[in-house]
Amino acid sequence: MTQSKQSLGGSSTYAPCSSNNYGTCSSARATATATAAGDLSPSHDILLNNFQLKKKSYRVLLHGQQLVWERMQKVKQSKSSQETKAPLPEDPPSPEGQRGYGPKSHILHVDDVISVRAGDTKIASIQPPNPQAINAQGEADTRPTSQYLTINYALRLTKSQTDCNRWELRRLTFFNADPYIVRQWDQELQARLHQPSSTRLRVRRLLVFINPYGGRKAGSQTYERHVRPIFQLAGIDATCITTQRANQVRDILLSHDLSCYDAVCCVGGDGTVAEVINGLLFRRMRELGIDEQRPSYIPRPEIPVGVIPAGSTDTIAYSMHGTADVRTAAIHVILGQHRGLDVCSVSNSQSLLRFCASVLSYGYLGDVAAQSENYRWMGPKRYEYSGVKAFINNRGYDAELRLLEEPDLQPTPLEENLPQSPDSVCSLGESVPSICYANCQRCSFASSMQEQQRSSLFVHAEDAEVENTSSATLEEADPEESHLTPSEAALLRPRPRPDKLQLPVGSVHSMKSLASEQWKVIKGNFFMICGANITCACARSPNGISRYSHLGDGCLDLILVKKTSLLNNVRFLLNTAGRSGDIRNLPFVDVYRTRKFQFRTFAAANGDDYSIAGSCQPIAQAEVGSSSSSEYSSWNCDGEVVTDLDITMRSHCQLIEVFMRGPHSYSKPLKSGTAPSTPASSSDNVYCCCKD
Ligand SMILES: Nc1ncnc2c1ncn2[C@@H]1O[C@H](COP(=O)(O)OP(=O)(O)OP(=O)(O)O)[C@@H](O)[C@H]1O
Repeated sequence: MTQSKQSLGGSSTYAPCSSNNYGTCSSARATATATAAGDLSPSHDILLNNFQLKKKSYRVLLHGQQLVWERMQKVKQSKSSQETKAPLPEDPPSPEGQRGYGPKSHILHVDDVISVRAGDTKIASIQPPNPQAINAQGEADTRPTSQYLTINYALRLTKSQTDCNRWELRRLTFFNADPYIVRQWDQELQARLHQPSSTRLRVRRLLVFINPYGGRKAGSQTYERHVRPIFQLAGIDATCITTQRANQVRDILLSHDLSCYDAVCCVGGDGTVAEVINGLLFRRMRELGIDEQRPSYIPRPEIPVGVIPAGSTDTIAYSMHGTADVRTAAIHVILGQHRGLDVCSVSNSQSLLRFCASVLSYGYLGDVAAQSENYRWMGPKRYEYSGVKAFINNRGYDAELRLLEEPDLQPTPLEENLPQSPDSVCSLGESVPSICYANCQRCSFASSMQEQQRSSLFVHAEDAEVENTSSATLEEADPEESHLTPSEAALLRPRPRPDKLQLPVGSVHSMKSLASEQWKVIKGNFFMICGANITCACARSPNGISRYSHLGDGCLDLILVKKTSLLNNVRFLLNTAGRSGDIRNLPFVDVYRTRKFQFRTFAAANGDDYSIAGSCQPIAQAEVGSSSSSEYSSWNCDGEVVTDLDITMRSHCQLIEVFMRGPHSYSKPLKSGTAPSTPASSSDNVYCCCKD
């Protein structure tokens, strides 16, 4: 492939370059000669051209997954006194190991690009692409007459300390007089945009469920106003279903053909997300012929899920994105980066009841869920009203809990010395528990452990041992491998013992005392018992009830709040509400990290043959108002009421793929004039202020 075009008084170069250093590429551009591209893959090619952006000349570089543009300076030539344009001076030396760009360079990672479109006019290039016009490779038909190239991208707003997780849309429109160059750039960008990746899926066909009933009953308006335009911008072909009743999402997912969709998305609160997750998981079990009542294992659905908040609390969306901002959630769906989210199974002694994505609570929050449905007409305020009522009436609930405490994962000394970015502060096994952020080490480690298990399926098949947890409701059993994919079959395997564990290549982690697993039995009188799968953060409780829960480490945090005094209950609630509080510091709160716990009332634990007709039902059908003053509470499972009293909750590591990057921690933006280094990942800050 050879390209040599003159444009805008500058030169055009299409150069293959294996170097990671921008300086090397600068010398390539200085020669300004056309270079024949060999058989290198597109990701190793470099495109370098001059473009106009807002009538100013820019030198624009496409290198790997990065788009860099820098303003051309006017240089006066002393002899002829003629003005010519030249690129900015050479880059300042960058710290060792980091790729540096010029101080005035703007960098955009292709992961953050939403769409690219060429057009004969600026307006034409700005118009959203028609999904039908996009061919199988996702490339829009580019006529060689187009001189404008518009790049729509997303930018995380990093300036605010309290809100550094919001993303916004931005647009760049480049102009070049030569349509062949524009077409070349369009094709290259499209190719990189749609390059297959194991952690990113650019969705084309999406099934969207809208709950018009949750929160302020504004799900449909939220979608039309904020979400649809963003999906259109990305050229997504969205099929929308507005729900007519509770549990409809689940029923549709169980019965309909989903093969024509790349992903499922829901616009609603936690209850709607839970319906989607339950629908997909039960659907997968049916597909594989697994007994839904007593499944031998829980298979992974193949389709990823997008979560757009339009409920009352939206703790799942908030915990995933660090914000309940609707546009941010929609942007995460179209950018397509996904991570595995833990899901917990909730079962009684007879069968699996349902799956829980956020929190399973008994006591105070169980009472709130049971009572609040009576006051749905109040909107989100119903939680405040029932919260006060349940708080005053809470006399404590007797219970016995059994759990397997999860040992910490310890970093080796080598690992401890590694420099860490602000977003990877969650290291493994620290004395202060880690917080789950984007690029979380603990979740990546759990993911690599799973990969390890999958590969060990074939290497050490004969070593498989059945985990002997005698009282577990869901026992892991040998897979019926005949009808399973290798990855599904691998999930059936028990966790390898430490002496057999081969850590993934490149991993320096080690594990501590996995062998010393012992059941811990705790009896007491509790104000509240919570099994938290995620932090359960929301706008009112930005740290969440379980600040240190991770999105995908395969563990849940069991929070036991003992019944003491009313004042202590107030302290607990205040602690969960603020940004600085930490419930672990409260003497009447115990937090255990575990993969599974069992709950029984005292009566059941003492072997009395009582039975309370347990059921799992939506709030609307629950018997409300009776539990707060009784001996027993009910369970609040993702906002739904579960009335069973013999409960086992078990975490399943990264069972569902969800479009998210994880929340970010606030890091100060670089001072102006400081050269930005190449973002390590696209979710790092991108210092760009060019808004077309
Ligand atoms: N059209 C409908 N009519 C009545 N109920 C519905 C309808 N569509 C969905 N539902 C049910 O509404 C319940 C509440 O929805 P959702 O959880 O999304 O909102 P929310 O309770 O206000 O938010 P959050 O759970 O975040 O506090 C869900 O259990 C869902 O099954």
